[in-house]
Amino acid sequence: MFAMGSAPPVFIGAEEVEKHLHRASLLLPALEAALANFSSGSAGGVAQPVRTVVPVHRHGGFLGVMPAYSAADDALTTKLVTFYEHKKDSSVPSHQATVLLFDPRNGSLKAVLDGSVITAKRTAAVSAIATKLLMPPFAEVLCILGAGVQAYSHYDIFTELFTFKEVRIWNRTKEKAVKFANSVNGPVQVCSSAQEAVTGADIIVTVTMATTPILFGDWVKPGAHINAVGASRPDWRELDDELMKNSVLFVDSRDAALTESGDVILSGAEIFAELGEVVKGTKPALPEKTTVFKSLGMAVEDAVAAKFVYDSWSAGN
Ligand SMILES: NC(=O)C1=CN([C@@H]2O[C@H](COP(=O)(O)OP(=O)(O)OC[C@H]3O[C@@H](n4cnc5c(N)ncnc54)[C@H](O)[C@@H]3O)[C@@H](O)[C@H]2O)C=CC1
Ligand SMILES: O=C(O)C1=NCCCC1
Repeated sequence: MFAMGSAPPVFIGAEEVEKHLHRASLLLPALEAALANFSSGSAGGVAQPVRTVVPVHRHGGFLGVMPAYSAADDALTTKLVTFYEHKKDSSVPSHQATVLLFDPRNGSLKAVLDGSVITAKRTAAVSAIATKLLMPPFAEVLCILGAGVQAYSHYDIFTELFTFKEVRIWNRTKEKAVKFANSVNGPVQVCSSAQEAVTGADIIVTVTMATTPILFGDWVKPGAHINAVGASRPDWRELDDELMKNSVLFVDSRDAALTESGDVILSGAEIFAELGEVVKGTKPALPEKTTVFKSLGMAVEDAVAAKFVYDSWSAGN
């Protein structure tokens, strides 16, 4: 099955990935470089098509295929990710992922890695990069809408990198928000409504499976920064039109946002810049304005994260 002379691929499961990537912040330098390279066109050496998403109509799910090559990292991967809107079995996570890592010199498969930990951590790390650049000065209140996997990874890196006077959480089912507040290492205020959670917040993270708006421009403090992480289908929303139109809009990928993001497509909001352009300094950050970073997730982020884990694993760290 494997070419003569090439070793069989290794399997790096979730526990091992977690061990090598115990803090999402370990990825920050590689992700910043990858975002800048992605937004530099062919000169940046990133090859990454907009992902293919196959709907699994009968079961309310989707399969995403996310290939990328980053020349700067010499990393060649594809992630396969499933996400299910209506979970039939709540013991199964809504998102499950696997990353295949290839040897770019000859195409041999080197490793199969659990992709769920990578997805959680690289997404939160990219939101942290956006926040560092776009948040208002003296941000004191963090608000997280949603209490699933991404809520935990965002909480971890945000409280590692920034100092808050108050962290608030809201979830559609309050029990999950209470569980979140009781599980994390630090005080968290559980809010009974999204509006209560958002009012006066300086930084807002939306990490829900909502398909209609849960965050309204009317509630948002002028100058706040929003990381909009959910709603990755062209007919799904987390943010209302008012917020989308009255904020300065940053995206990870223009092509992806105009293909996949209901918040962008249906609101008709104008994209101001890709995050990579701000990292490079070719577009300003405008932290004094109300800013939205619409994150859809990019394959190159998985490529650099998988390479990081594989290199650490190979070095026996
Ligand atoms: N931008 C990116 O790179 C990535 C984005 N995502 C997206 O982030 C979001 C969160 O992902 P996970 O935390 O892994 O999911 P999860 O299933 O672990 O958590 C989702 C949360 O949303 C809540 N929820 C479900 N339906 C809702 C609704 N209709 N209205 C309001 N809340 C609702 C659930 O109670 C749960 O707390 C999803 O939309 C996911 O697709 C996930 C991975 C990467
Ligand atoms: O980037 C990812 O990985 C995902 N993005 C949107 C939803 C599915 C997973």
